Amino acid sequence: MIFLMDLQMMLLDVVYFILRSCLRIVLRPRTKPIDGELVLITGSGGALGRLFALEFSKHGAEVVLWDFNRETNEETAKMVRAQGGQAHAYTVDVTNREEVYRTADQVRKEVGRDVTYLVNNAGVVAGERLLDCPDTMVERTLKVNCHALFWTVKAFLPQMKAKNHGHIITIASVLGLFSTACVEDYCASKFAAVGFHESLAHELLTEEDVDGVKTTLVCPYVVDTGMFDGCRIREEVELILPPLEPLYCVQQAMNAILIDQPLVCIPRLTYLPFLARALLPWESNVATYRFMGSDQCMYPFIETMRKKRAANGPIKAA
Ligand SMILES: NC(=O)C1=CN([C@@H]2O[C@H](COP(=O)(O)OP(=O)(O)OC[C@H]3O[C@@H](n4cnc5c(N)ncnc54)[C@H](OP(=O)(O)O)[C@@H]3O)[C@@H](O)[C@H]2O)C=CC1
Ligand SMILES: CC1=C(/C=C/C(C)=C/C=C/C(C)=C/C=O)C(C)(C)CCC1
Repeated sequence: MIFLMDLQMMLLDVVYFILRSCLRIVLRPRTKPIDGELVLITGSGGALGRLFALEFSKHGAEVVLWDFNRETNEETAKMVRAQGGQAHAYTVDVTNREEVYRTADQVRKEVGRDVTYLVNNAGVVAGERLLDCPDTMVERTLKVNCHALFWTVKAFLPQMKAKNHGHIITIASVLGLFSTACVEDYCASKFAAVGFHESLAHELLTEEDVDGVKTTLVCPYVVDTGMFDGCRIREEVELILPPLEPLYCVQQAMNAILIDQPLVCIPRLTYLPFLARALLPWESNVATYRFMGSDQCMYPFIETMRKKRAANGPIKAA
C-alpha cells in the first residue's frame, strides 16, 4: 500500500516537474539576487571566464579570479574594476592540488570571507588525433577539465555546507553529453566533468540540511572564443546551429544560475542529439552525424590547432 502511494506521489512529481520546466521556458521565473556574494571563477583570464566575471560583477557580486595566465587574469580584474566592481586576481594552476588548497586559504585570509559561488570554467583541449597526441597533452586535458573540479570543490564546499548557502557551477560542454571524432581527450574529460557534477548534485540533494547549496551544470555548443577555431558542420545545418556568441552563451548560463536551474544546454536545440544518443540505435546516430557533417567536424579544427602550435610553439603540460 505504502509502495503504491509512493509510486503515485513520484508520478505526480515527475509530471509536475515536466510541466514546470515547460512553463519556465515561456514564463521566466524571478532571478535570485547575488549582490554581496563572493564568486570564484577559474580560467578567468580566458574568453568565457572573463565574461562570467563581468556579468557576476554587474549583478553586484565580488569576484575572485583564478587563472594561471597572470597577464590575462589581471586584465580581467582591471575590466571588472573599470565597471565599478571588486575583483581579486590570483595566479593558480588548478591542476596542482596543494596550490589550490593553499590559495583557497589565502583567499579566505585576504578577502576575509568565504567563497559562496564557485564557477569551474578553466578548460583545455589537445586538438590532436588520438594516435598523434602526446601522452602529456592527454593528461593535461584530464587534469584541467576533470581532476581540478575535485580540488576546487573540496576546497570550497565545506564552508558552503557549514553555512547552508552556496552554488557550484560546472562549465562542461555538449561534448560531455554526446561525442564526435578526434576529441577523445576532451570528450573523456567533459563526460567525467558531467559525471562528477551530477553525482555531487545527487549527494547534496540527499543531505537535507544543505538544501541551500545549489548546483548548475552548463553544457554549451561551440562558442566563438577561438578554443575550437575551425570546427565546422555541414553548411546548411550550420545555418540553424551557428557557433554561439560568447556573450550570449554567458548570459544564457547566468539566467540558468540565477534561477537555480540544475542543467542548461546552450542552445536548447542541443538537447536533441543528447536525447537521440540515448534513444536511437548507434547506427542511426552515425547516419545523422554523416548527414550533418558532424562526424568529421573536428578535422579542420585539428588542422587549425596544428598551424597555431607551429606558430606559437608547443603547449606547456599541466
Ligand atoms: N569555446 C568553446 O567552444 C566551448 C568551451 N567550453 C568550455 O568553456 C570553458 C571556457 O572556455 P573558453 O573561454 O572558450 O576557453 P579559453 O581558452 O579562452 O579559457 C580557458 C582559460 O582557462 C585557463 N587555464 C587553462 N589551464 C589552466 C590551469 N591549469 N589553471 C588555471 N587556469 C587554466 C586558460 O589559461 P591560458 O590562456 O593560459 O591557457 C584560459 O585563460 C572551458 O571549460 C571550455 O571547455 C564549453 C563548450 C564550448
Ligand atoms: C556531434 C553532433 C553535432 C555537432 C556537434 C558539435 C560540432 C559540437 C561541438 C562542440 C564543442 C566544440 C564543444 C566544446 O566544448 C550536431 C550538429 C549538433 C548534430 C548531432 C551530433
